Amino acid sequence: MTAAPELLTIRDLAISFGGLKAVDGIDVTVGQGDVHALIGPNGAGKTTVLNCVSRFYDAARGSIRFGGQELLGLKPHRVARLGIARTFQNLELFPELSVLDNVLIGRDRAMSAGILPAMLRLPSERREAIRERDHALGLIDEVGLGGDADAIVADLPYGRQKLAELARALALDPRLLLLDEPAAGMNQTEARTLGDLLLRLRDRHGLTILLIEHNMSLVMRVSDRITVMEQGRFLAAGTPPEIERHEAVIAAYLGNRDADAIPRRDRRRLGPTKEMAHA
Ligand SMILES: Nc1ncnc2c1ncn2[C@@H]1O[C@H](COP(=O)(O)OP(=O)(O)OP(=O)(O)O)[C@@H](O)[C@H]1O
Repeated sequence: MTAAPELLTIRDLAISFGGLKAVDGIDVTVGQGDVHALIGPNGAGKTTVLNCVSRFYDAARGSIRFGGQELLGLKPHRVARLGIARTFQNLELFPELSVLDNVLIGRDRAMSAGILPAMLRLPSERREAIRERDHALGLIDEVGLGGDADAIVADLPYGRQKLAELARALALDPRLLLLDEPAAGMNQTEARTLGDLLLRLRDRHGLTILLIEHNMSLVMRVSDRITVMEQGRFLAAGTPPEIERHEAVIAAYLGNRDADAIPRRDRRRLGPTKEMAHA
């Protein structure tokens, strides 16, 4: 159990695609204000869990409660309005628009009337639109993209596009941020900077973060708790020190080609390397 009060409680979640049990009775408990990592080898079902929380997928059974409210049965836009925002493994930005426009669109979805129509209307509404623009620029600055607000997303390197997606998710004023492999394509220095940023954003915005990530250095450094999945099933949950000593977790990673994706330094932290085993 987590020490913080529960914000997201997933119980016995299951979903199949054809004969494949992609998620097979998973429990995840995310404490309010925690950074909680969901890890596991490729194909373990991590993104599918996030897709069930976002309501992109319909679960076959189980329960997902957010702040006490059952999410299963809600439409995806209702989930967003409750304060759940996400980023995607494959970016879901408008590549032909600027960073600022992408963030404003995220913001627009968070507001009941929408700010884009407001730009065309009364002076008071225009003032509101200017406030929103300033807010969006502040978020862009906060994720480290200050100089790129007017840049077209498609022209930015992949790592900076991921930051733009993070700013857009923040524009929804979420309580819970779901991040799918935010450090993918980043080197260790960039990933470290991202880790610092995530902790800063969590503290400043009062966020809870559910993070899918293969970069174990990042996971071990920023997570309060970790849930490990393997082949759709729950494998372990605990603090980073508990997880890196967990024998079943070590076996799951080292028994899978995915172990090769774990940096040598982290493989050592998660158990003996293949080389050591053969020595
Ligand atoms: N829409 C879908 N239709 C069919 N199969 C799917 C679908 N979505 C996921 N799957 C399958 O479900 C399993 C779990 O996939 P998922 O993407 O959740 O894994 P993951 O743990 O996020 O993997 P990775 O770390 O590689 O992103 C995989 O075998 C995948 O091929």
